Amino acid sequence: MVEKLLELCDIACAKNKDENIFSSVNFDVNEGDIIVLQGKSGCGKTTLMKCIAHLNVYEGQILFRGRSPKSYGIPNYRTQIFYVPQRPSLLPGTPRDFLTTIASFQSRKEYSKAAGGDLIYPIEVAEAWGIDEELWDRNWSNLSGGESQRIALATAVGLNTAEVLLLDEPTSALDPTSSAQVERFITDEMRSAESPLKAAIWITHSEEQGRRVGTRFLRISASGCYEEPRILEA
Ligand SMILES: Nc1ncnc2c1ncn2[C@@H]1O[C@H](COP(=O)(O)OP(=O)(O)OP(=O)(O)O)[C@@H](O)[C@H]1O
Repeated sequence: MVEKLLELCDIACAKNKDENIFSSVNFDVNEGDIIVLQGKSGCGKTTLMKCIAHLNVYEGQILFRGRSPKSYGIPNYRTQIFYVPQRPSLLPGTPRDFLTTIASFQSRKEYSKAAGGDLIYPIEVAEAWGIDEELWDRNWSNLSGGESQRIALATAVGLNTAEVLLLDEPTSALDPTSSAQVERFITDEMRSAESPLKAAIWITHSEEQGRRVGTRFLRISASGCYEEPRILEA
């Protein structure tokens, strides 16, 4: 039986005290789903991702495996429902600081494993995507958009804790070859029995990419979210 990972029940997010960005958002994320989230610019795709990652205030209920994010402890929840921001270059410090901080949010057992060597894997993943190790010690603000996107993605997949990736235009700064490498890596990880990764929600403005990676297509607007049979023009 296909496992239900996330349930979004009646999610609403306010823009200000009089206006919602969206309301009545209801959908489930199941094992094997790569959900392409569509909608016109400014309709709230990033905001919805941040609600799911518990980075934004929202109304309604989000459950992960039938339990609230708070019941996991929010930092631990965020290592399992991992948000990869559109512009990692806005993060403070260096990628290595980011990696160490996120690893410290894992459970004690997993963290000691990570401290014993698993922090190397994200660096190896990034290396396969053309990122030299010395870039991990540069400030995010001194990396190119494409370098910081690849490093944030390598952290998300390389720590081996995420069950659901929330990918906010993850390849928008990459050339077609690097984008294809990233797409292939993520779809392969989802198929691998060794990887914890089971599903992704993926924002892309590229219809071609949506068609290549998507298994389901959701369109969001102010009044809610509905499933499309296929990707549609923005
Ligand atoms: N912190 C904030 N405070 C107030 N309004 C915000 C905030 N963040 C985003 N908004 C507004 O919420 C709306 C949704 O923004 P969001 O970034 O989620 O849209 P989007 O669909 O991801 O857009 P795009 O496709 O252009 O990236 C926009 O009108 C935006 O201006």
